[in-house]
Amino acid sequence: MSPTTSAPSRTVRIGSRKSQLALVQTHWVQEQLQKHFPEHTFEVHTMSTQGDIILDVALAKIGDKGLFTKELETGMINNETDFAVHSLKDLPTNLPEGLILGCVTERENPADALVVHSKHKDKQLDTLPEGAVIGTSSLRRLAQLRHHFPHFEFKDIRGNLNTRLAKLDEGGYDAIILAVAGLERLGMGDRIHQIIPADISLHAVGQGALGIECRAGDTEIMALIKALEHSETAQRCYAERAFLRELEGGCQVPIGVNTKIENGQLTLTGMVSSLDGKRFVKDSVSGAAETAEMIGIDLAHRLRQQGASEILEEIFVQVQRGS
Ligand SMILES: NCc1[nH]cc(CCC(=O)O)c1CC(=O)O
Repeated sequence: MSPTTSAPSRTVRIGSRKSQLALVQTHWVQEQLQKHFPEHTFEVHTMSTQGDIILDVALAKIGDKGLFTKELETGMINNETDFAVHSLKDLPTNLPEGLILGCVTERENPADALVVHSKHKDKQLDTLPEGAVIGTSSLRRLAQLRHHFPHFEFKDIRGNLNTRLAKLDEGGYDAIILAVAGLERLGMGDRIHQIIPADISLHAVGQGALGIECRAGDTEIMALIKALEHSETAQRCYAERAFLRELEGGCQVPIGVNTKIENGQLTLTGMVSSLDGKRFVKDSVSGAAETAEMIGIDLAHRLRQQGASEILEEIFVQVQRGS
């Protein structure tokens, strides 16, 4: 084999969480980069994050400022690893000094999925019985489903995908809500019973895409990871992340989005909801895809004018109280 570039070969260290989903995602990145740059060696270094360790507390109460990312970031800052692979939706919109989002990969279906207990195989969201127990740990999913289906009961569920599916199968829930992308990546797409349409539930910011984070000054690493960037996904996710950042929705709040790009025009739809799903603001903004971040900021301002600030303020107080 002849080298494809004159760059000296090096060992590139990739930081990853240890969960099955994280490893599938990281190994995909490793494999793609190894193909693009056969002269280098890409190795995976796994770490546990706070989010992997604290499993008995509702996510909304811990707050999610870097819950699944902080230890990986420390690894890069201490030069123990060169970049980290995240589910983009777990990556806070404000990164620690010295680190940047260097690459956004092509997105899978960003929607949420309904996964039902086997006794409800013939049911859909709108035919599940009154009082059906729906498992989710996401305030976004909770608020939007409550808004449309106030007759369900909602119960927190934590743990990795396998743990959550086991809790469902054991009968603790009638149905649970999970990301389509996670199930597909783990080869469990057959558990998807219904893809929840955007008019019922908007997805999380960055859902379905991977974000690769690296040191801001490391131009060599930045050049490598850019090979995996998918520009359309990146523009959509930059709009979504700017929207979330502008709303200061960094801690877990019911904020959902949807994006599309058609003929170079990016349309961002976003919503902010109260926890009970009763107060709800939703709007859309379109513009040139190159102005993705401005579109996100513009939509955040519009929703604030429509009452989002009061809703977010109220949730902040409720979550602190633990209600
Ligand atoms: N913190 C949970 C998490 N982070 C990323 C995914 C799914 C994959 C993705 O959205 O990229 C999930 C599981 C879920 O929401 O069901």
